[in-house]
Amino acid sequence: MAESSRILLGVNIDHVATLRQARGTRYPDPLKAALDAEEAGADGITLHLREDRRHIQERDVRMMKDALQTRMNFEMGVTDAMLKFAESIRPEHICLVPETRQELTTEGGLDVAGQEARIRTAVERLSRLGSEVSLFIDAEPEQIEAARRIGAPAIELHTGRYADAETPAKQAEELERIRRGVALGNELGLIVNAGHGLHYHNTQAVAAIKGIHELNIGHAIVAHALFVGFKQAVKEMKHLIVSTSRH
Ligand SMILES: CC(=O)[C@@H](O)[C@H](O)COP(=O)(O)O
Ligand SMILES: NCC(=O)COP(=O)(O)O
Repeated sequence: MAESSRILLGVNIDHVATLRQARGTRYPDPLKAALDAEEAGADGITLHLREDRRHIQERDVRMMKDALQTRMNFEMGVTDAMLKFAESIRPEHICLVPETRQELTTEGGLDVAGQEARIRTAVERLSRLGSEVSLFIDAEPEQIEAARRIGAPAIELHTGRYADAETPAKQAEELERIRRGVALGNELGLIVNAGHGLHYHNTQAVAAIKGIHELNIGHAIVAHALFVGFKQAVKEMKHLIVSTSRH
């Protein structure tokens, strides 16, 4: 099958910064991780500047923007401060995500259907930067249709419920929900990405779904890198995705 049909890999380097922030040191440097990831085959780098700055800092974003060889996928909450910061960075890709301070990680998708005017305004404002804007949403038809209505070119389906499923039956149910969401997104002409909670044992089933453009994976790659090194961890994930999605 043509190379262009393979799923792309976006490597999220948030949790390299988590380790750094644990002691307030200068190491490990998320920028080094990002450059290593690119050398190992990452198609893009994802990073999430959270309002509480628990991991990625503004300095990381600025340094990364000037140094990346591939492209930046900048994840942000829909706030005026973040919109202004994004305008100062002009990332190639921007993903709008929901954020609550107390959350351990992103728990659900952005509620586009419940706030269409607000999200439409943010998408239009960020698109004027030349950025490709995607919306991090649950694989629910009402959210996917709302994303299309407000003119977002891309969506990223939240795979957390699939990743966290406690039984094989529930995991299969969630995988089918993602499959249906990918099909609907493609039918509506959207670029469909996916991510959250994917690791070396649950990614292949998602990568086998036709119509996914890119998978964004971070936490599991950073964790595996502790034992095999960052480049090797990225190479293994990339191989896993490419070998699955080519069939
Ligand atoms: C939106 C998403 O699923 C992740 O990319 C996001 O970065 C999760 O936030 P943490 O990395 O802080 O868990
Ligand atoms: N948007 C998902 C992402 O960037 C990485 O999520 P995770 O693999 O760190 O859970």
